[in-house]
Amino acid sequence: MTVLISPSILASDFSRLGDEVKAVDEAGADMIHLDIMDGHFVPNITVGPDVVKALRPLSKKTFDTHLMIAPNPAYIEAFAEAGSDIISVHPEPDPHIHRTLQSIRNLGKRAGLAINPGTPLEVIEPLYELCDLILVMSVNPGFGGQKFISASLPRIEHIRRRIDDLGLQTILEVDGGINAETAPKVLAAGAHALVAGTAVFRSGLGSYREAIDTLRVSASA
Ligand SMILES: O=C(CO)[C@H](O)[C@H](O)COP(=O)(O)O
Ligand SMILES: [Fe+2]
Repeated sequence: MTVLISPSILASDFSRLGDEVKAVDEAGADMIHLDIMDGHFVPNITVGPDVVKALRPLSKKTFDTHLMIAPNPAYIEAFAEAGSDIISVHPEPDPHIHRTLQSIRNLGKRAGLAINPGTPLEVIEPLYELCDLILVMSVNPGFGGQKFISASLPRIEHIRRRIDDLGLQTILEVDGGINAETAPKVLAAGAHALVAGTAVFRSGLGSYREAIDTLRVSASA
């Protein structure tokens, strides 16, 4: 399976956000991961739909939008109109997650379900068929640069089994603490899309291309 790398702009230089998006696009990113935080569902605030809209003309890559907001439904249309391609939502703050996922598809976008490290996997059962992507958080959401939670690995394995048993083509993405050491583990567990903020934007390597290539190579090792 082809590995998809989705650099998270959370770790980029916000004073040069547009240039950072263009730079990772040109460096070979498959998607651009946009972390949207509201200071309510998570204890941090990032950007809203106007910023997504401003970035949209700068890259043709898939805009992989990760909403960490409550409530979800009020903002789905705004992010769809802003140019998001994938909109991932958390079930934890949303009593109508089934309807929210449907509404994302009804807007012509790909629907993602993001689950926290403490979210029971049973939550996904009635929702598999509605998901184009499942985003497994391998850190508690809110901040970049955190340590990968190893207990995520059996969770990824379980979700991979369910996706395959159901005969679905759902993208299985992992987010949080991904680097050259953890990437091969999550790939072995059955994920094939990797979000990486720190490991791309603050890798200490010579270029974003080198950072992305390093992840790609380590992931397929
Ligand atoms: O959703 C997120 C945090 O809530 C980010 O996508 C994630 O933390 C990526 O950052 P890093 O690769 O530095 O861990
Ligand atoms: Fe994220």
